[in-house]
Amino acid sequence: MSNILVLNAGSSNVKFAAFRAGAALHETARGKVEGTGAAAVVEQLERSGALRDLAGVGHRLVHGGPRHTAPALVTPELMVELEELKALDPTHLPAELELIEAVAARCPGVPQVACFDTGFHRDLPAIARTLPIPRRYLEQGVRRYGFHGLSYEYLLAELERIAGAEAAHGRVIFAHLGSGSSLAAVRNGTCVDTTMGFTPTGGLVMGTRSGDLDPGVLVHLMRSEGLGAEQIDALINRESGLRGLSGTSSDLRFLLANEDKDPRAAEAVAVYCYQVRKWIGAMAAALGGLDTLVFSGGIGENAPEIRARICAGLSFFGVQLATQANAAGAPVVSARIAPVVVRVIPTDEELTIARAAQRLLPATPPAEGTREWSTRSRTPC
Ligand SMILES: Nc1ncnc2c1ncn2[C@@H]1O[C@H](COP(=O)(O)OP(=O)(O)O)[C@@H](O)[C@H]1O
Ligand SMILES: CC(=O)OP(=O)(O)O
Ligand SMILES: [Mg+2]
Repeated sequence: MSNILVLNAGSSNVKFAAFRAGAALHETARGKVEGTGAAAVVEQLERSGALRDLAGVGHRLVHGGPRHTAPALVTPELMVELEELKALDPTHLPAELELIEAVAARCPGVPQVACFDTGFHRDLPAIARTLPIPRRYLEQGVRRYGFHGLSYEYLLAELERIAGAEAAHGRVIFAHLGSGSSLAAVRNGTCVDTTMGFTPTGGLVMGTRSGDLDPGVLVHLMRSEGLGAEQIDALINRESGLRGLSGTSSDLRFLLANEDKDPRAAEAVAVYCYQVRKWIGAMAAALGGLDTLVFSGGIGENAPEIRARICAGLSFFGVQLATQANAAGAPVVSARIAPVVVRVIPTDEELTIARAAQRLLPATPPAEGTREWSTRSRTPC
């Protein structure tokens, strides 16, 4: 019982990583399973040997609602609560919960740990957390939660390891730019504001998500086209963003390759860069200035052209890239003389989850009759 398996279920794929538990976690495997259901994913993991000798399984859960801010062992009670949150994030949570159930069915008695993307933002100040709607909704938990927290937790720890405690406790903006994109403004190691809101649909324009819209747009479409909740959900989560604007793809690499011949691709990329730049300005205002800007995620780590376009309009508050270092994807991509240090740090949500799972697992051996999820009798993994 020495392995920890981590499952990070996204909207169109499941990323997995396996670690040997011990004083230091040792990664033994990593990969991605594209667009299949939970049962098929577990089947594939079993064939690859990833379910052998498991001490536990850690999961990314995008939404923890108002109650779940720290990693927790999965219990039947927790599953009931999470089922109720499913509607808040139809692009992630249903697939994540199905995976927990599929693992429980295949590996009964193996403890599972839920790690919440919202946890990193638990101390958001009221002024950043509050949405200006009638108070009765705030009391029901309708507020800004913030997401990508497992990535931000890793990046903050990495920033401290690489650049020291002073940098990590300064005024930092983390830019997680991937299929889903968000920014987090962090000061003294605490998140003071973030772009995503009540759901991961909010904030920046993304691959298929709209990001913030004037809410009046939705009312207009409901009235003029008779759209219902499911259609609005599909519109803002799967048909908008880069995909909606370009009419071709949600994949930024594809759009960059086609922007010379396709004006709609060019416009989609331009809107993306403009919005990230604008939101960096907003996050810097929330921080009262800026010491460090960190790029991460598939786009932030791999697209120097996009980093350059985002930063091009930010020299007025001290952000200036070094052209060669940026093109090479160096760890520091800012000019030596620039007041703001700009870094590229590859993120690792899976390692954050494995660390949390390892912290919780030893205290809870998978004994008979405990209340860990699933007591169905099958061959233990
Ligand atoms: N070399 C690259 N140049 C530009 N964009 C890239 C590159 N590599 C990855 N991307 C973009 O990163 C995005 C996916 O980011 P990622 O963090 O892997 O997403 P996910 O949220 O699915 O984990 C896609 O838009 C993809 O086109
Ligand atoms: C929270 C979120 O948007 O996640 P992802 O970027 O993996 O879709
Ligand atoms: Mg992701």
